Amino acid sequence: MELNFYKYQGTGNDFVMIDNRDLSFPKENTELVAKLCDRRFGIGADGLILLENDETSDFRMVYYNSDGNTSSMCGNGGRCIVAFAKSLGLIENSTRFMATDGLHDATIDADGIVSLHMKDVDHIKTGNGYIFLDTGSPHHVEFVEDVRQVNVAELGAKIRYSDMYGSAGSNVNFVKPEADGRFSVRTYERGVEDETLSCGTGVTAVAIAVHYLGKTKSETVKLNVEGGTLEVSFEVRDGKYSKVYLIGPAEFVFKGTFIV
Ligand SMILES: N[C@@H](CCC[C@H](N)C(=O)O)C(=O)O
Repeated sequence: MELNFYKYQGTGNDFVMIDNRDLSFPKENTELVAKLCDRRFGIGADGLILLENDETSDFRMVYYNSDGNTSSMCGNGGRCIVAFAKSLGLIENSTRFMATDGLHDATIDADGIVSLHMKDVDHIKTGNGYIFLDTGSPHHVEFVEDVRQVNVAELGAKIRYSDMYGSAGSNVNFVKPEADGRFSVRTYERGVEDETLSCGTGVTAVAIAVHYLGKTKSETVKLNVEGGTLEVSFEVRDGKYSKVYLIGPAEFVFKGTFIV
């Protein structure tokens, strides 16, 4: 079987994108998804995303982590599928699509910057030296002296697999406030089981967390990630975060055919 694919990346978080409107992709084949994401035996990516028809919106997004399993919402992948849908001629510069956590509105500008509406957040848990919230995916956030000094793969895995988060686990974000008002973030991603160059739901969680903890009064937060810069904006009313937007680039890298 020949499988046509498109490779996209959003601040270094990269994805195999497949137009599955004909539903020909073997969606239950976990081994195939993991192989396609394998950086030596396959195409290589942090995740795989299917674009499918949806009865109530422009399209449906189905997300798999690189371990081959479907997972929760992917913010960077959500931005990339908007660029992908535009390249297919499905949409022009705005869209509403369905994802695992519900409907998302998004726009894409002339420079390819995608602004993605994320879910509201009204439940934030603070613990001893960390904060936990779900922005479409679960995120543990903790502050460090220097993100460069953190062994993200080792410490991230330790927290992700700890009793704190049970069998479901969590993504893990390490944050340092910068002098210019930005925040530097490194993320260990569940289902990739390693550090990724950025995580969209992760920086969204960090932006809300730093506001919730009073480390910024701004409702727009810029974040430095390993793969570039992302911006998160929101409104806060009575402790509820709404009108949450994840803003940043989403770029086509290459396309190809994979022989299954
Ligand atoms: N990279 C994604 C997050 C994808 C899901 C996450 N790995 C999980 O399983 O929770 C993003 O950009 O949000």
